[in-house]
Amino acid sequence: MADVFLYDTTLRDGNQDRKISLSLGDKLQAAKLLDSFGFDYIEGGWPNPSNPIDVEFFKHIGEMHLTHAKVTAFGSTRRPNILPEDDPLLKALVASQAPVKTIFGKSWDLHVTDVIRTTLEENLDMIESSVRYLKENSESVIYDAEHFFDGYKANPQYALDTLKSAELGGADFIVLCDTNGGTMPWELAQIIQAVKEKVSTPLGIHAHNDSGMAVANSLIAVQNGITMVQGVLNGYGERCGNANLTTICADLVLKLKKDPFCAKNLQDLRKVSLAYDQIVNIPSNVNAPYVGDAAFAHKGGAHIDGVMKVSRSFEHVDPQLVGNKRVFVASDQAGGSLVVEKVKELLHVDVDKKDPKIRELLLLIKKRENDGWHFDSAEASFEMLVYRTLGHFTTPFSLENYRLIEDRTMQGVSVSQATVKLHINDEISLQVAEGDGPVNALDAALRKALTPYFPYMKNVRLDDFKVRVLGSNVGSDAHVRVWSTFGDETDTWHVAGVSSNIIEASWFALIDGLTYKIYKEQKNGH
Ligand SMILES: CC(=O)SCCNC(=O)CCNC(=O)[C@H](O)C(C)(C)COP(=O)(O)OP(=O)(O)OC[C@H]1O[C@@H](n2cnc3c(N)ncnc32)[C@H](O)[C@@H]1OP(=O)(O)O
Ligand SMILES: CC(=O)C(=O)O
Repeated sequence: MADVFLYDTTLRDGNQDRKISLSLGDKLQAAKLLDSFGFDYIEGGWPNPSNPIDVEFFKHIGEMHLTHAKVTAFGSTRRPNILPEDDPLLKALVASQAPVKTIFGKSWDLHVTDVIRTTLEENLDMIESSVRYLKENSESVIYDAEHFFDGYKANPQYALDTLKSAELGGADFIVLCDTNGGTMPWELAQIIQAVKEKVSTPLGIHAHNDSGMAVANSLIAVQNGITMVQGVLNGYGERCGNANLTTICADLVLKLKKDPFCAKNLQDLRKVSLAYDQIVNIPSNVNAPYVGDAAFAHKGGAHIDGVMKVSRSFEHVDPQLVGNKRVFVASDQAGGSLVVEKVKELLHVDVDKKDPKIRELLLLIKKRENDGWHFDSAEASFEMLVYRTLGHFTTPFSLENYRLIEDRTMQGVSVSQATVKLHINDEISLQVAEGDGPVNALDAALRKALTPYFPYMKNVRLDDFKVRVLGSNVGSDAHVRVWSTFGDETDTWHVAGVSSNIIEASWFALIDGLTYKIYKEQKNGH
């Protein structure tokens, strides 16, 4: 039996993030993902006529046969001075037919008098009568005590009275919300203890991250006996975001030794996190705890050395537990250990860190990193450097020269023409090609020269090409880094080139991109 329930509000509170606007299709796809991971509750949205997507969501979600999660519909307590059954928003919640309803109500006297502008007594009745009405029309009701911690600090007795009203109405869970996200963990722990003396309904936590404490507050709440944690996948949400359920999930299992239902799927955590970013089309946070690309990426030479000797010397958990992997970053901060590791990985041979060839390779890597190559995102250029320096591969052609002509007609049409002269297999190949720009023309001439000798070259695509100015000198004499992605029928690879001459930087990248294909084919015996 699970000892803590994870309540996911990615589709409701997460959708209040300014970067996100979920379509119906996005919501349904995400609901499937959240269910497959094993979250206990999925808050689908606030179904009411102003939110047609959410109304539609609840019409469709029943047909999706979720395997574990209970779907909840979100709303607020009734408006002042009407009966719950006459409140259009509560009626819309019932019409959603979601098995669980979650409503928020006011805990902070300031909000009662100045925001919803009613009396303190009427607010207590709004809470109790709304919970009771929904309870009569649902499997269970969760009461979110909005601004509970701020309310408690302002008027503890009244804040507690609001919780008692929810309890009287029959709430199955009372969730204490740090809506403004400003509560510190030590305050939160004290307030929870005070609540537990007065309320016997199971408690939950809903924390926002405005002071960077959302995950810490959620965990402290669990340590203080709370059994439901609300949060959002990858921490999306309004302002600074909601408590990051991805991080919380791993922390609960690996640090607090809790056993939520999804614990058995922890090794899918990274996959789920990336899949949701894919749905919302937002680049994943590389530094995200546990799941980010950099979460187990070691860059400092001394760190790499340590991890290679004893992994836990610089890793707080085994990356595989959350579906992530260890990465050694090739950089100017690397030491001999990294080179040894990379060479072993690439060539499957044992090498000695003190071998002069390895030292030479390390110096070259450091020089290029200092020049701005950034091999961590140009793995094929890194590999080419290793193969060439250690004599494992010799580029089967060499450049005699290249020449570029830029031609712009009176009609405003511009054409670039490239001439490339290569030595290949003791022969000379001189080729001319035109292109939309100088790089396109160079690429075409190079392929024209290489294809008769390496016919598979015609299957190589240039998928992406980016130029970035390096350092603080952004004038026309600045150093630039060209980064490109190449691909063929089976693989994709990334290369870089750096120079103060944009054409030369592009040339380096083109050469690495095409030569990598030759290396790949030779390795496969072609
Ligand atoms: C802490 C949270 O994240 S709560 C969730 C916030 N999310 C959203 O607001 C997104 C969905 N919201 C909506 O679709 C709309 O705001 C609606 C349909 C709910 C309401 O729309 P409108 O009727 O046009 O009101 P509007 O949004 O301008 O103002 C909110 C109203 O809700 C009232 N209200 C706010 N909280 C509560 C509450 N707990 N109980 C009862 N009424 C409340 C306010 O007093 C205000 O009423 P008023 O119009 O009489 O002044
Ligand atoms: C309920 C909710 O989303 C909040 O109080 O932040």
